[in-house]
Amino acid sequence: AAAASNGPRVLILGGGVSGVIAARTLHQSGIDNFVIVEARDELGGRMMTTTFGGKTIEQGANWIQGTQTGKGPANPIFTLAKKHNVSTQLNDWSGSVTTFDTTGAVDWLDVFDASGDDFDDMTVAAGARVDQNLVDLSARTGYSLIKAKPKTDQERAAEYYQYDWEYAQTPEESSLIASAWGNNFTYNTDQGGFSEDNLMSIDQRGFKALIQLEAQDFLTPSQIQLNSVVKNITYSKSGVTVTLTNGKTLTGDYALCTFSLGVLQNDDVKFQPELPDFKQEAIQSMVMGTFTKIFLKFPKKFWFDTEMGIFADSTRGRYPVWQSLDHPNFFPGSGILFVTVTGDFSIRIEALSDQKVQAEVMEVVRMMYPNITVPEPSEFFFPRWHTNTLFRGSYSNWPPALSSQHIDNLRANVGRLYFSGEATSRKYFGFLQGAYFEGQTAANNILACIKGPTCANLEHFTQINNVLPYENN
Ligand SMILES: Cc1cc2nc3c(=O)[nH]c(=O)nc-3n(C[C@H](O)[C@H](O)[C@H](O)COP(=O)(O)OP(=O)(O)OC[C@H]3O[C@@H](n4cnc5c(N)ncnc54)[C@H](O)[C@@H]3O)c2cc1C
Repeated sequence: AAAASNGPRVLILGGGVSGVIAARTLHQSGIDNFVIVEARDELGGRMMTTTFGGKTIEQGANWIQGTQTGKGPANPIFTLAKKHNVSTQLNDWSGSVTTFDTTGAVDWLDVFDASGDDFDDMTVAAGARVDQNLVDLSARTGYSLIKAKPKTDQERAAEYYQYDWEYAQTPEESSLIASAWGNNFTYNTDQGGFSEDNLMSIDQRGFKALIQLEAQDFLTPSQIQLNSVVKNITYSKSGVTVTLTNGKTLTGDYALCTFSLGVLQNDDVKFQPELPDFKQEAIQSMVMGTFTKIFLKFPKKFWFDTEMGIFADSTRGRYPVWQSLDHPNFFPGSGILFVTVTGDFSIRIEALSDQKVQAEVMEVVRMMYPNITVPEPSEFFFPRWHTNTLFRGSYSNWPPALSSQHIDNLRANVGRLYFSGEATSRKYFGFLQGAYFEGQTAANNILACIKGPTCANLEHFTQINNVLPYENN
């Protein structure tokens, strides 16, 4: 608390990865007069666990996506996981897969493998567009241009696995160029990516241990305010005042807002004055996707021995991606299986009762195993990210016809109020590493102002114009 009386005060709004790393960055530069304001009763944000079937399972982020290759760039989340001894296992998304359709287990791994090649070709084509400064297209158009045009249920399910299961939205809904960036900067070592590996956290302290333990290393109790929901943010060129739902106010010389894009989009927090047009356009241009893991616990395992299963239904995106936690590498003997849905299908099931969703899921399990008497699960759970007012979705995704200036505008400060989070990351939106790097960058921008002599505003574009007039004659 002694340090709290010295120097300018910074309010860090949100205690997820971005907020904690911003705080650490300030601390490392000798600025300790800050407070992290967090609605929930713990740090970690979308790194969130629950207890299910006797195990700690991950409701949100679960994988370190991209690690490190040799002495190349390291994913900072991988570095933190090693530092805090977070227990992880390699998860083989491409080589340990069992395929199903509505008649049961049917081998269509050839279709699956071809779809992986299509995805790679699509990202290469996207990269070529960047090099030539060509406009963005949808990822669907990108697929069609490389002649990947899924026609069968199996082809559609394979494409879903490659695409929607990562971006939480369809190729129609997504930017071709941004989805290639999202992939390459993380996985493709030729493009500065970390590695192709996906490590799944199986740590029983939760994946969140890596950020909570990191926070413990430098935060003092007076630097954290948990159970504090921000209702109002008043900002100007000289400072920021925040009002909580309990009526308390906090004042800072600077503030960093790390709330999810979904929270900003839904007016859950009021800004005074209203955010400028350029900012509102950027906020409403990016999209918040939803990624929903649905957990089932059975008395004992009756399913595939691979890590992953894919189910091809006539409806694209209907309970398609399955993962066995009752596997020697994860939680052997646990009887836990989970299935993931995304996008509109997630929004749809969030509006249904658990019972109804369980009945739909069990209908699919029984299609996958027509010759087995499958019992009802003894436990059933899924988180509702889209309706959760502290998140309003799982992570961001760029829609087609990406305007690069919108990313700058999403991140730009308004007066003394700064912004960061996974959604403001050009290279790593949607990923933990995006939240990390953006927290670091935002704190460095605030530090540049604090340390002066001049305080530059971040670049923003008042209007984003079309390259040519709409009518040319
Ligand atoms: C289901 C799911 C699966 C994912 N899988 C992966 C994965 O495997 N690998 C990966 O790299 N990434 C994954 N992600 C993405 C990753 O979790 C996020 O990119 C990252 O955690 C975002 O961190 P952040 O700090 O930007 O935001 P957040 O974690 O959302 O932090 C913002 C904080 O603000 C708080 N807050 C919101 N509103 C208010 C308010 N009004 N007042 C006070 N506090 C408020 C929230 O409680 C939250 O703690 C996944 C996300 C989800 C949801």
